[in-house]
Amino acid sequence: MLDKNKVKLGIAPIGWTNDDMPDLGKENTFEQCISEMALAGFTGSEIGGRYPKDQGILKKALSLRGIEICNCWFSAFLLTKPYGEVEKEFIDQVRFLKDMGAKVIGVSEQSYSIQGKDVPVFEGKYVMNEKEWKRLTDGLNRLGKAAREIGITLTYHHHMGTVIQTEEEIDRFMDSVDPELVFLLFDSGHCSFAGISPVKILEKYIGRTKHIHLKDLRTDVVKRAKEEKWSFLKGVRNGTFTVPGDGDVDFEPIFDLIGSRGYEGYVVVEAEQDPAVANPLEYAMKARNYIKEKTGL
Ligand SMILES: O=C1C[C@@H](O)[C@H](O)[C@@H](O)C1=O
Ligand SMILES: [Co+2]
Repeated sequence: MLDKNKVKLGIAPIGWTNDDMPDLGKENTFEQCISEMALAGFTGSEIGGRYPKDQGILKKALSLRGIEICNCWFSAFLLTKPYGEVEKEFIDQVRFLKDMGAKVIGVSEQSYSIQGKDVPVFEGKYVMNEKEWKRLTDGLNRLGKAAREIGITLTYHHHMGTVIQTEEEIDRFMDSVDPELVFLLFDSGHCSFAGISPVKILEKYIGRTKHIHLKDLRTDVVKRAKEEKWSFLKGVRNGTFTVPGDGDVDFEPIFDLIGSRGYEGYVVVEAEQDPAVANPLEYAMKARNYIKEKTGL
C-alpha cells in the first residue's frame, strides 16, 4: 500500500503526443490529452511540447481539470555547449516550473545521444572519457545548486542511447555527483530496456530518488529490436514500452520499495507507444486501475 500523503500519481503526455516523434499523436490536442488524464483519474502531469507556453492559459486549462504540473524534461548539452549557455536555458525552465508549482526538474544529458538518431540503440551509444565525466558531473552540480536556490530539485534521468545508460554508468554517476544537489529520476522502463534490474537500482538509490517514471517493457519487442538492430525510436514506434501492468516488468517489488523506504514525491506513468495502436485513454485507465489494485493509490 502506498500512502497518498507521500506519493502522488501523475501521467506524462507522451502517450498522447510524442515530442520525440511529432507524427505520433498529431491528431491529439492538448485539451484532449489533459481531459483524458483527468478522466482516467490522474492529478499530475509533466509538460509536453504541445502544452501552451502562456502560463495563464496553461494554468487555467489544468485547474479546470484538477491537474498540476510535477516535472518537465530538460535536455542538457554540458559536454558540447558552453556552461553559461546551458545554465541560462536551464534557469528559464526552472523558473517556469517553479511558477507552475512543480518541485523537480528532470535533466538528461543529450550531448552525443543517439536516442533520436537512426542508429542501433544497442550498438551506437557514446561512452564518456575521464575529462567528460568530470565536466558532466561538475556541470550538473552547478545546475543543481542554481535550481536549489530557486526552490527546485534537479533530478537526473538515465536513458537508453545516452551517456548514462548502463548500470556501471548509473553507479559511477551516483558516486560522482553531490548528493545534496543532484538526485535520481528513476525510470523503470529505461532500466529494464538497458538490461538492468530496476529493483536493484531502486534499492540502492531510493533515498536519493526524487522523481519516478513508471514504464513497462515488452521483452519480445526488445528481442526483435536487438536482433534487427532497431534505433530507440523504431523500438518505441513498434511497442517497446507500455503502461505498468501490461508488459514484463515486475512492479510489485518496485511498489514495495517505494512504500517501505519512505519515498516522497511523484510516480508518473510514462509509457510512450503509438497512440493510433494503443488508445491513450484506454491505456491511461489500464495503468490507473493496475496502480490502484497494487498500491491502493
Ligand atoms: O522521460 C522520458 C522523456 C522522453 O522524451 C524519452 O524519450 C522517454 O523515453 C523518457 O523516458
Ligand atoms: Co522517463
